Formats: sequence, C-alpha cells, structure tokens
Amino acid sequence: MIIGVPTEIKNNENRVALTPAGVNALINNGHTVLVQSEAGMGSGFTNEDYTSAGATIVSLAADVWAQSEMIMKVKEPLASEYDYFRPGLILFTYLHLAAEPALARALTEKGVTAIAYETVQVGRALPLLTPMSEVAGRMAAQIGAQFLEKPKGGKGILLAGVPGVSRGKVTIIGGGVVGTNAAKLAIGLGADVTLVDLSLERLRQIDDIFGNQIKTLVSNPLNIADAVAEADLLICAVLIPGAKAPKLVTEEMVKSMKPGSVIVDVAIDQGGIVETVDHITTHDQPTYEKHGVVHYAVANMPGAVPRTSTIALTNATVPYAMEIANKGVLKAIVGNPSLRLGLNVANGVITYEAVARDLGYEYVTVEKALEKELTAL
Ligand SMILES: NC(=O)C1=CN([C@@H]2O[C@H](COP(=O)(O)OP(=O)(O)OC[C@H]3O[C@@H](n4cnc5c(N)ncnc54)[C@H](O)[C@@H]3O)[C@@H](O)[C@H]2O)C=CC1
Ligand SMILES: CC(=O)C(=O)O
Repeated sequence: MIIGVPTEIKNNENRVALTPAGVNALINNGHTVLVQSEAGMGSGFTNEDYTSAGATIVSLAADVWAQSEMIMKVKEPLASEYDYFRPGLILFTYLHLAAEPALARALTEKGVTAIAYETVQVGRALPLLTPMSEVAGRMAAQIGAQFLEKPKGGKGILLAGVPGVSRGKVTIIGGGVVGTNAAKLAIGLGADVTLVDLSLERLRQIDDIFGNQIKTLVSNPLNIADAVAEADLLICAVLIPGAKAPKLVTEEMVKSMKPGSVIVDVAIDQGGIVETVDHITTHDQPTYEKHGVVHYAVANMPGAVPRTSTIALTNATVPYAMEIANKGVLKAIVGNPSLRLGLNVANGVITYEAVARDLGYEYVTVEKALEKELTAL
C-alpha cells in the first residue's frame, strides 16, 4: 500500500503521523511511504532521517494526498484539505466528528473511508487516544498552574502553597486517562485535589491509586457545583466515546468561581463540558477571560510537546496502520473488532452511532455500509 504523511497544518501543531522508525516498519513489510518535505521537523525528525528509513520525500501536500492510498495524520483535516478528499481514499487520524460537522459532511460527500484514532476500542480502553490523553492530562495541571500566576491573568496563587499559606484547590471532572494523569501532576505539584466521576468503579480505582492524597466525589449537578465553586483550577476531562461532550459545568457555576480562577477544558476536542467555553483556543492565543475566570480550550494540547507526543502516538498507531496496509482496509476491519469501531465514515454514510446521533445523520452499521464490498471479499 502507498501511505502518505502530510505536514500538519493546525495552529502550532508540530506532531507528525509517523516517526522514521514507523516508516521503516512499514517499508520492511513491502509498503511505500511518502512523507511531505519537513513534515517531521517540528518533532525533531529531518528529511534525511526519513529517507534513511526508506521513505520518499514529496514537496507538496497535494501530491502526498493524490499519490497515497492511505493518508495518516495526527489532527482532523482542516477545510483547506477537504479538496484532497476522493472516493476510496483511506484516512487514518483523529477526527472528533461529533464536534466537526463540516468535516463529517465533506468526508461523506467525497466517499472517504475514515477511521478515527479516538474511537478504536479494545474492551473499554481507547488505545489510540490513551497516549495523547496521558500527555494532555499531565499538561493540564502544569498549564493550569502557569495561568494561575498573576502575569498570566490568574489570581496569583502557587498550587503548592508554602508553610503557613494554604495550598491551591484543583477540581478534576472525569477520572479517566486525562483525569488520572492530571491528578498525578496536580498532587505532585502539592495541590489539594478533588476528582469527580460518574463511575463508582472508577472512583474506587482512583481511591486505590491515590489514597488520601485525593478526595473523590460522584458526578451529579450538586457535587459539580460545589467542587467548581471552590476550585482555583478546574480541569475538565469527561468523555463519552465518539459523542459530543455533555455540558456539565453551567454558566452559573462558572460565575460562582473566584476571579482569577482557571478552567482547562481538555474535552474541548469533543465540544467541551463548560457552557462558557464557546470557542476553541489555539497555542498562539490559548486563553480568554469570561466572568473573571481564565478559560483555556486548546484542542491539540499535545502539539506543544511534539517530540514526546509524536513518539507516544506512533507507538500506538503503527501496529494498526500495519494491519490496514498488510490486509487492506476491508479485511483489517472485518478481522479486528477494535479497528472496526474506529470506522466513522464509509461509502458516504456515518458508521459510528454516537457521531451519527449527535450530527443528525442516519446511523448505518459497518456491515450495511460495506455490504457490497464485504460480499465480494
Ligand atoms: N484537548 C486536547 O488536546 C486533548 C483532549 N483529549 C480529550 O480529553 C477527553 C478525556 O479523554 P480520556 O481521559 O482519554 O477519556 P476516558 O474515557 O479515559 O475518561 C473519561 C472519563 O469521563 C467519565 N465520565 C463520563 N461521563 C461523566 C460525567 N457525566 N461526569 C463525570 N465523569 C464522567 C468516565 O467515567 C471516564 O472516567 C476526551 O474528550 C479526549 O478526546 C485528549 C487528549 C488531548
Ligand atoms: C486527542 C487529540 O485530539 C490530540 O491529541 O490532539
């Protein structure tokens, strides 16, 4: 298979979809890999690193897209990339379609076969989301700590406090991968941490991991209101796989926070869980202020630590890319239920139920969407 890796074009997105080691693994299995010139630079990989691994360097994004059977990316394609879509093209990347209606329309209209990293699922785990959630969770605590500093717009507190001065309060809503990693860092920074989750089973695990270094609360509107009101730093990390994020933090709750408090809505890539987070921010302009509270809503947080993130992401994606390339996309999807759950768009229809529901499309099962091709297999 011919696999293409274009340069990422989202604001300050310095990750790349394959490392030279990933390229080399695919080449050794008989595939061809086209890498756009300098696509790896932001992650510290030169064109020479890629050519040594066996890749072909291609100057223009348009040529990478046109000459490849499968495009591997990190972030969802932006509007300027929609013209590259064509029937039968395989797209393997983060998509977050529930929050990207225009992209969903372009993919369906152009007949792209789109597999979303974030909905590939093994049991209850999301193996291609996990590494970036680990990064974003750890970043959320350190970013929140920075924006609490006065020159950055915050109330001017040190999360750790000092002897004689109380520690800062961090509330984390959602105790999955992002939430747990945010808790690790926040506890490490010396904060007073409360974690809210809907799942009692998850709260028990959190309690086992952190013991009395953390307070756990079950998720309901009253507990959320109390935990938000007392937070210096609120980290939002809820996910219902594939679906638009539920608005759990109301505008009234935000108004109850003290001026200079900070919200980091990590779940912004699925639309965010805070009512006052009304737009995605960028690494260039990461925050805005509303009701005196600093709002941070960057949808590609790991893009700011691209070396770590690219290696962590490709450690997880390459085995799946290899399966698609070796078997062809149909056989790979049929043979691997985890990968099948990653399929969001095929033959002009939406094949992931939560995405279809949230965008108002008819949900079509993978079997039905690919009926003709599967019969011919
Ligand atoms: N902004 C960025 O750059 C990045 C954003 N993310 C996003 O962060 C979000 C969280 O991801 P993960 O931690 O990997 O998901 P996860 O599936 O590991 O954890 C989600 C948690 O939310 C909990 N939850 C569900 N409904 C809830 C409710 N009503 N109240 C409280 N908790 C509830 C679940 O029980 C689960 O523990 C996702 O939207 C993900 O896409 C991930 C990486 C980077
Ligand atoms: C998960 C995601 O959207 C990111 O890492 O940018």
